[in-house]
Parts: sequence; C-alpha cells; structure tokens
Amino acid sequence: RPCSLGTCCSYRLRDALHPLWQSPLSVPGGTRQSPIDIQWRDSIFDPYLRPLKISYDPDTCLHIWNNGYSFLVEFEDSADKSIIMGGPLENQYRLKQFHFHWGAINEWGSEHTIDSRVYPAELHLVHWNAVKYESFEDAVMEGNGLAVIGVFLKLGAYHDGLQKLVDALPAVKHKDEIVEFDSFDPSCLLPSCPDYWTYAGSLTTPPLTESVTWIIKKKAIEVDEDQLEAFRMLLFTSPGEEEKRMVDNFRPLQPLMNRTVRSSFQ
Ligand SMILES: CCCCCOc1ccc(S(N)(=O)=O)cc1
Ligand SMILES: [Zn+2]
Repeated sequence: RPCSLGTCCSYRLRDALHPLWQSPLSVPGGTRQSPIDIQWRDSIFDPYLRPLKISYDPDTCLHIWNNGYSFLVEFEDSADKSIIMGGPLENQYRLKQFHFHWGAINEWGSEHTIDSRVYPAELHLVHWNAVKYESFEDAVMEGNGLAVIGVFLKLGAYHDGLQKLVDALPAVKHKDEIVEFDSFDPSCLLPSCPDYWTYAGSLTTPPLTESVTWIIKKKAIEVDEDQLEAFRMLLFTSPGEEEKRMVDNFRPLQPLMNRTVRSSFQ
C-alpha cells in the first residue's frame, strides 16, 4: 500500500552486506556474534572448567564437500560415535563436520584473533547437542545447540595428518564437488596442549545464529607453505564459471558486547 508520502515504503537504505556471503555484516539485535578478538589479559581463569573429552571414530568420516564457502569434511552423526563432552559443556555433542577459513596470503586468514594477532588459517570442528535436540538443523537454532572447537594454523613444519586431506582437495576444486573420504581421525589436527578459551557466540557464516559455545585452543598447529597453498587453489566457483580462488573466507571481527571469555588455564 503506497504510504502517505507517495514514495514506495519498501525503499530503505541497503544494509552493509559482506562481499562474500551477501549476508548482513551485522545481525540486527545480535548480542553474541562471532568471531571476536580474545584479549588474553581480560580472559578469566575458571577453575570449574573441566578438561575437554574428545573421542572421534575415524569410521564415521563420510566425504569432503566444496560448499562454495569452504570445504567441509562431513561425518555420520546418527549415533554417539564421534563426540566431545566436558570442558564448558553440560551435554555430549556429536561431530557433524569440520572445515577451515584462510587468507590469500599468510598475513591473515583466521576468524578469531588473540590480542589482535591474526593466523593464516583456522580450523572449526562443528558439533551439535544430540542430548537435547533431534538434528544438527534443529540445534543450529538453539542457544546451547552447537559447540565448535577452533584451532589456529600457523606456518611452520609440515603436518603429516593434514596431508591426507590436502591430497584429496583437487577432487573438490569447484563448488558443489564432493568426494568420498574415509577413515580420517580429526584428533590428529588438535594440538596436544589441553588449554583453551571459551565464550558464547554464533555461527560465522549464514544463518549467523547465536547457538555456538566456542572452544578456542590456545596452541596453534603448524602446517607448511605448500599445505596452506593447497587450500588456496580451491575455487568458490562452479565448473564453467569464471574462476574465483577460494581465499579470504573469514568474517570480520564482531563486538564483544556484554561477554566474558573464560580460560581453562592460569
Ligand atoms: C542449518 C544449516 C546451517 C549450515 C551452516 O552451518 C555452519 C555455519 C558456520 C559454522 S562456523 N564457521 O561458525 O563454525 C558452522 C556451521
Ligand atoms: Zn567456520
């Protein structure tokens, strides 16, 4: 219905859209958005945080899929086979997938930062609360629905465990390509140090829902230049389209607002 001013009511200022995801950079009313900069000195040691318990079954590994934002390694999650519990979590969470975010060059690429230090890449191991919810899709909409372990990647020694994944990437060069991937245990991508920070946040890509308990490992894992370059040869684009290299697939930092970051270590 035309409004009294005779101008079309649907006209409104365009919100700032993220160039990559065409999604709002800021979620209206968002109070717990991710990623954030973790200020080490402002994080609070919580002695009640328990050790994180991680138990992955390599036989639940299904395939690698280029979804046009990143590449996902997806897991069979119809039973409690690959799970995490403890740490800040009240329930057991099931592994659904893991993926990475990275930059065009080694100077940037991670989503979270530590005292403003950026890493060349960041691994996200995505789990959902299978005690409280029926499916990952349901859990995505709930405040305690997801738990994501974040691991920083830094340039250094060759990472033997990552190489099996790197060798499979050419098979998923283009958006929507998928390749079978079996018997991979993602625990090989975790640092041996148990220390982590944890805070209440959100998905960093659409639908950006505020459903994630983030568990950010203090220690980074080392990978070498060729392994990082392998990520950068992936494409955002489908076969036949003008090629766009899959790089800089990270969301900008979001305001901390009224949140505390807790540490599992002193
Ligand atoms: C209902 C379908 C939802 C698909 C989206 O799933 C996601 C999105 C982002 C993340 S991240 N970068 O915050 O770890 C994890 C999972
Ligand atoms: Zn992610």
